[in-house]
Amino acid sequence: MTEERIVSGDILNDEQTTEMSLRPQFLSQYIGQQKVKEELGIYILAARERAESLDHVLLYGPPGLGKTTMAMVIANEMGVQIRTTSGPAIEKPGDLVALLNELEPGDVLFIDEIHRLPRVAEEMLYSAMEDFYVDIMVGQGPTSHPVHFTLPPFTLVGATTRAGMLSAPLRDRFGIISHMEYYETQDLKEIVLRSADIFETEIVEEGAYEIALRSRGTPRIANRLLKRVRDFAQVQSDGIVDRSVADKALSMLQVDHAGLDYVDQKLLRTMIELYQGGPVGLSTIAVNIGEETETVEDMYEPYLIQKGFIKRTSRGRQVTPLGFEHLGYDPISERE
Ligand SMILES: Nc1ncnc2c1ncn2[C@@H]1O[C@H](COP(=O)(O)OP(=O)(O)OP(=O)(O)O)[C@@H](O)[C@H]1O
Ligand SMILES: [Mg+2]
Repeated sequence: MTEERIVSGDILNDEQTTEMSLRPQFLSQYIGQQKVKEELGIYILAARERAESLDHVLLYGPPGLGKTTMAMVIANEMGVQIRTTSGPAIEKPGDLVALLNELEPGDVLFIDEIHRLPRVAEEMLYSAMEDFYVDIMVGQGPTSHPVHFTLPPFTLVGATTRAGMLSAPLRDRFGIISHMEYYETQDLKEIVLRSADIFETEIVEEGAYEIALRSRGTPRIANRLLKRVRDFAQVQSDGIVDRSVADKALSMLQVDHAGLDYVDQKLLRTMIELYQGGPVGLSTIAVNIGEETETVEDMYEPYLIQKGFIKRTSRGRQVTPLGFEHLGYDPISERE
């Protein structure tokens, strides 16, 4: 990818600090994800009543939907400490042992991008998760021997954008598997209102709704757009975020009413103008818009499919009538 996309679900360079200040601390403040919240709420309550550690939790879903936030909420609700690391940060088994060694009974160990954990570390987790011990080989050659470490009961919270990339033995050791969904517009609106409150930005409901509509179901994007709109409101208007200011600012940023940016639009337009809407192969699309095939598959296509603008067929990707309409073309009746 050549430049940062404002509609990317991934965290951008300067967003770390803002995100911290915007994170809800408890389940009651966590907006949306009703199903995940209800389930976790019950398990947390049950574990607390039994004074036990919570079962291991796997959170999976696209970037920016609140997995890290949820891991912190779980620790807060359980009244325990959280230790945070990520798959790529653990290079050797010793790194993992060091973390496990610091855990107090009941603590949460949060491993982000858990699908990127090195094999040896992953295998060490099996016994740690199941029976709260690890065996470590100490010394080298003929004198090497295993040393048995007992661990306190703890809760592993793993986050991944791709549950399919997790090995079966690891996945099976999670008692609770929660799938995070894209957010409803109403929920995103609430998130925008809450964030505006934290930023001490004046906003009206319609303004928040307009931002929500264009945020691709993703709180991280909603918060990012809010920040840009806020700046626009301050400089170009009276500082109040209303529908018209939001619309002007987002149009200037080339984020359209459905949350598509210029790359998404270019992709659709290419399919329509060069291939009559398809079916056309993914790699052909990629070449035409100057992106890697994987980038198109991981970053552009999912949202376009979710919006119903394109669909997968056995012969490639095809623009739907809705997709034609969205860009102002006459919808061609669908050919199978
Ligand atoms: N339910 C929510 N209510 C309010 N704000 C939320 C909610 N979910 C996420 N956010 C906000 O969205 C931002 C991104 O959330 P978070 O970092 O938890 O996402 P993530 O799923 O861990 O992303 P990644 O896959 O990049 O790790 C944070 O600033 C957080 O405050
Ligand atoms: Mg995260």
